[in-house]
Amino acid sequence: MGDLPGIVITGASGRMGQMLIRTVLESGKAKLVGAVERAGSPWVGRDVGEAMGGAALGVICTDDPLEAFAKAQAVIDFTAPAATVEFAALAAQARAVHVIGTTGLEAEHLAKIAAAAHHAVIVRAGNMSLGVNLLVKLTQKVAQALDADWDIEIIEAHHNRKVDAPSGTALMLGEAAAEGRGVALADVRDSGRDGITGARQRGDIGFSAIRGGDIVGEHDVLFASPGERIVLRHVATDRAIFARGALKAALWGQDKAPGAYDMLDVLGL
Ligand SMILES: NC(=O)c1ccc[n+]([C@@H]2O[C@H](COP(=O)([O-])OP(=O)(O)OC[C@H]3O[C@@H](n4cnc5c(N)ncnc54)[C@H](O)[C@@H]3O)[C@@H](O)[C@H]2O)c1
Ligand SMILES: O=C(O)C1=N[C@H](C(=O)O)CCC1
Repeated sequence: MGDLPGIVITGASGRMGQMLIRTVLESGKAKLVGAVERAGSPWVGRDVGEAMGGAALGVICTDDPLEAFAKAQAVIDFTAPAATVEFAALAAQARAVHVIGTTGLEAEHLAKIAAAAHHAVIVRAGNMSLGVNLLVKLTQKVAQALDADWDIEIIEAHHNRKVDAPSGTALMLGEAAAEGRGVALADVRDSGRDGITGARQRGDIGFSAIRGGDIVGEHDVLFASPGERIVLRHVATDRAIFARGALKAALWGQDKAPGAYDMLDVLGL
């Protein structure tokens, strides 16, 4: 147990935080050495095992990330953009691998994360599951094979607590489709249609977001042309798929040189 990489989970009380704690504990491949929550969270100062309704684990949740990261070989972070930027700098300072699952990151956040990746390993993906990362490759290939007579639309559905749209996964799929077409997504992205929008522009990549109930995450990539349609689909029914991918990334990163990586690197896709 002593030789296993030590992992800190940030956003420990969140939907993904709790799933990640369980995944690390059950893995036999890593040990939980810390848990971080925002200042003011009722979890701060509590044993995380007890906070999750079970036996004590001897890991006390803290709101001091630097103190927690100093003990870690990896930080797994599914929180919020401002927190993730702060954690990227602190994890780099501690030379810990930083696995980022947080979505909704804007250009200003991404620039700061890229700066931190000069000093430490950062693995970031809007979706850490094997299935979605395969779908990314398939989307790129199909888009490459078809011309702009085929309209590309990405339709995603998530639970009613999700705060960002389009989802990180939808943006990964959009990037893959744009890459397949040989265009920049920023030049062809069409999100949030409402009102008299005018007809669809040839070559655009459209995004639609559904929010409801407890949907874990569903993504369709639709290729529509006169007379036929292709739909590539991924359906997540259990958040464990994201947590397993994140732990795999944390372990994979242990012997890598500082830099920015994604799940395609981790999975060798
Ligand atoms: N990449 C993936 O595979 C994947 C999968 C699922 C969710 N996500 C993303 O992960 C993020 C979290 O999702 P969730 O459903 O767990 O949300 P959540 O709201 O349940 O959990 C987020 C947690 O982060 C904590 N947090 C916020 N700011 C913090 C700070 N400064 N310090 C410490 N903790 C802080 C919150 O208190 C909360 O407990 C979202 O961006 C979501 O889109 C990514
Ligand atoms: O529940 C979420 O939030 C999810 N976020 C990721 C995204 O934005 O794509 C992955 C799926 C679940």
